[in-house]
Amino acid sequence: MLELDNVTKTYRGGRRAVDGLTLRLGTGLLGLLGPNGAGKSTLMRIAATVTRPTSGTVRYRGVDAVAHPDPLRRVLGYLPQEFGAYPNLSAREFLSYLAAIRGMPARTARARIEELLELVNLADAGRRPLGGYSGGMLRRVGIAQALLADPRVLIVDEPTVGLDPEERIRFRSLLGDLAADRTVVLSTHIVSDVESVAADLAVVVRGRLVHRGSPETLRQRAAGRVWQVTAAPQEAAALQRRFPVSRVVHTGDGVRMRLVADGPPHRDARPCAPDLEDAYLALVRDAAARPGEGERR
Ligand SMILES: Nc1ncnc2c1ncn2[C@@H]1O[C@H](COP(=O)(O)OP(=O)(O)OP(=O)(O)O)[C@@H](O)[C@H]1O
Repeated sequence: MLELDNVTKTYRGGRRAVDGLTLRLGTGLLGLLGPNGAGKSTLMRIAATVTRPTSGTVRYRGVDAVAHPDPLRRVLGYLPQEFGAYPNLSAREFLSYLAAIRGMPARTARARIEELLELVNLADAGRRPLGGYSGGMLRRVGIAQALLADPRVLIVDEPTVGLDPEERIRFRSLLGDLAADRTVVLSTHIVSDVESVAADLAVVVRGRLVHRGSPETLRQRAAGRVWQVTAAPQEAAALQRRFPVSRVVHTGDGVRMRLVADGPPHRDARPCAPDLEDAYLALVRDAAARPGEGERR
């Protein structure tokens, strides 16, 4: 059990990236959603013990992970958002190097590295220097290094950036499998990254937790507020300025949109059942408009 309690992080210069946030993590996959700049990476770095909170506590199995990070670090796999690798090493060499630092016996490491390269689809490229890898390939090396020591707590920050659609699906299902018996946190600003795999979602806006619960409870928050409208281009542009819009399709009849509004936004508006994308958009807009809301939760 990893517990972040009332965590705040204020960077030098006064920027408060995380603001009194409490998050308790058990077995399973938590999807951490939030727009760019919401504070997800800062929160992930705090949970991964590479950034110290300005205030608040982080506990792993009851032990203060700020004062005593080692018990958490021993069981942690972390894929940071900016994952730099060593351009002259091959993927195999890089992973062997990390395994040696972790004190893994060479034979165990060799077997594990082959297994992981297979898993992330890099078995063939594993002898080439990382300097020649594409962004997506480097991301996959990052995923492999996070899984090296079979971590009990796995924290992955925007892991699908640079992956092609097939790799995304593959990676999501891998995380889903891993979460069966460990804690996995996946941070992203892309709803579809978490939609099919996370039964538990946390939404962060401006450093505050504005929702925690199942995708269903998030969807319910937008019930009665999602509308489909087909309008002429000029009218559509005006609607887009006034309301959060989750989809736009240009058709022969005009512009078909899904948008979020408290009442019918247009004479031809038809109510729709909210999907996760609509509900997330509505929540982010509401929370951004009412910056004090997170504090009252
Ligand atoms: N080292 C730092 N020094 C100063 N400000 C920082 C630092 N790191 C992040 N910030 C600021 O803190 C805020 C939250 O950033 P953070 O990277 O945690 O958000 P995020 O949700 O992960 O966004 P993104 O997905 O765009 O990285 C942003 O305004 C960012 O500019």
